[in-house]
Amino acid sequence: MNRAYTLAFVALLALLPLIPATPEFWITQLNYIGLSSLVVIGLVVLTGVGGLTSFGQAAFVGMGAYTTAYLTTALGWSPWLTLPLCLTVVGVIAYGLGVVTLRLSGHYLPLSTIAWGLSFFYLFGNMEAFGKYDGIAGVEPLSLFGWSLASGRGIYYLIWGLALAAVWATRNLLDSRPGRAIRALKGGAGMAESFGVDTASYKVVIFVYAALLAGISGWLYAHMQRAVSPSPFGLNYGIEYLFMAVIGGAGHVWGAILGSTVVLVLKDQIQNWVPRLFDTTANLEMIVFGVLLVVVLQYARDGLWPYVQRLAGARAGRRAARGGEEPPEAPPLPQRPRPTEGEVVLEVEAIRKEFGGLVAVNDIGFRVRAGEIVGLIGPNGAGKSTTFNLITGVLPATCGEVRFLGKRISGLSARAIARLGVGRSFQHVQLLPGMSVLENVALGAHLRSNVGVVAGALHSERAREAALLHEASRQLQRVGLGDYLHEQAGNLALGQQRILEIARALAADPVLLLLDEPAAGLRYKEKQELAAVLSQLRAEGMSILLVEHDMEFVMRITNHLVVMDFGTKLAEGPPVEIQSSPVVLEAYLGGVDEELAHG
Ligand SMILES: Nc1ncnc2c1ncn2[C@@H]1O[C@H](COP(=O)(O)OP(=O)(O)OP(=O)(O)O)[C@@H](O)[C@H]1O
Repeated sequence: MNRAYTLAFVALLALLPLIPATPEFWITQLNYIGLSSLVVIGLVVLTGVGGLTSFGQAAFVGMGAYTTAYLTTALGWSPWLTLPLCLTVVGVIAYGLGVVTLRLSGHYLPLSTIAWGLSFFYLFGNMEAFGKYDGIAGVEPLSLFGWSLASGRGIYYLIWGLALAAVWATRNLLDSRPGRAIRALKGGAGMAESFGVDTASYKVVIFVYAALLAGISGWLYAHMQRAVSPSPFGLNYGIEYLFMAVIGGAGHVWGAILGSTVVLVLKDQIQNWVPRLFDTTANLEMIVFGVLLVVVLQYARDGLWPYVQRLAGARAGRRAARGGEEPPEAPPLPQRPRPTEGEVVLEVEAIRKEFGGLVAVNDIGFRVRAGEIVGLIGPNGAGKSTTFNLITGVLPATCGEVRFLGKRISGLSARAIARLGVGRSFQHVQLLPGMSVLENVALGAHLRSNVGVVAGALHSERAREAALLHEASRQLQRVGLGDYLHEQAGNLALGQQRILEIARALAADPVLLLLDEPAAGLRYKEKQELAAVLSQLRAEGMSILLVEHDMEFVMRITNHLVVMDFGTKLAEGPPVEIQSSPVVLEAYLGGVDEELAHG
């Protein structure tokens, strides 16, 4: 939503309760929408952005509500004192649940959220201290500086102040260093790990973040309702929150408010109209929501928010607007020390990988020195990509050793190897297509900054964020993509996407660059430009190991070649020698290879 619309929306929200003609019912309804929005904003981050489906958010609302209800009624605590305690209780429980359940993949994770969602519902209903199924009544209303928030109009500003603060913080978070990592969780986790992103921790972080927002909603709910009972924290409410997220647009923060509004208004209208039309008081809203969900998933997978954006002519949301400016000048990021020219950077020694009975890499060994481009070539299925994956820690080696700058790296995780200064590109381009070119490259520099979730959410990381974006922009200029900083990465041609991957790897400030088929899909001119970029990097002292099928390209730019076939090393040496090696010509394609011989 652009700035003018945001201001108009906030002004409308602020004015509504001040207008005496505004019906009390509207205020009550808006209060419920605000409370739901808080929960759904968390779900947008968790499910829409992070790809982790939870049916159990209502349980966290319940934890917040019961904690404050119990402490204020049984122990006489001030409601304001209970807020940090509510957040602690919810945060600790969410952390515990997250650490255990987020390891589950596929449908096991949503199933587990249903399981613990139900468990908490029954726990609330069976605890003596919580009044069993009757719940806790007589919860004290909130008051602020002597001003009572007992009425709907009184607590309205607090609810919406917190809901809008959550929108602001969440949008900040998603636009920051940790936010880029979070946006990589769905569909780019393996790639992100190769740039040092601890995806397992970020999953727990967004799980706790979503739970805390639900906990705040529960705290507010208890003091608004002045009573709590288990029913609003059951599984059906967990499902309803998910409805709201999907209908509003699970990937859009403002979609949380839209989804909550649509679902709650619709629910109310259905409850009004069904008895009049059908002479029944049955809860038909779930059926209507089910149908609505099917229609939305069929015709508007991204929910209703993108339609609202289009209607408002505000297609370019804030993220794009923010990216629309040139990244400001910023001091350069620190660089790691470089090895001296000729120093051995990578040593691969008798490395082996077996997939069951198949020996994909058979005791391969070679070296890469600083300021050298080494090509790993061989026919399809020779084991080149597997060798890459062994070096970068994506696959564990069956045996053998890889050393980087003299340090053994075999056995380390992809993340740990990236941290040491190994950057890579992928055989099949792995970008985040919905993110800008600049943001994709900034993800490559993840390890060069230490901005955390709190700084990201509060947007107190401006200087550090500027330095990251400036570095990303510098790397994009370096590889010739300076005109595309703000383009969506998915809109680039395949060749440009490959170059973007190189810029992203460079943003990590690597000592060794591993490029998997960088010239695949590039046009002749683009290949020439790529060769110029790689030669320039070599001149700057970078070590490069590349897998490539384009022999002309390989022969032109490499210093040294390693030829593989059926997992074994067939030959190695300077390109001219390899080009005329009868054993290579014979084995490479089962005879004289024109391309190799004349490349
Ligand atoms: N995860 C895996 N499980 C089982 N076999 C695998 C796996 N990954 C690769 N292989 C097999 O290992 C062999 C080497 O594959 P690899 O992808 O490393 O070859 P490549 O030289 O990179 O081929 P290309 O040039 O076609 O990419 C192939 O026979 C392949 O089928």
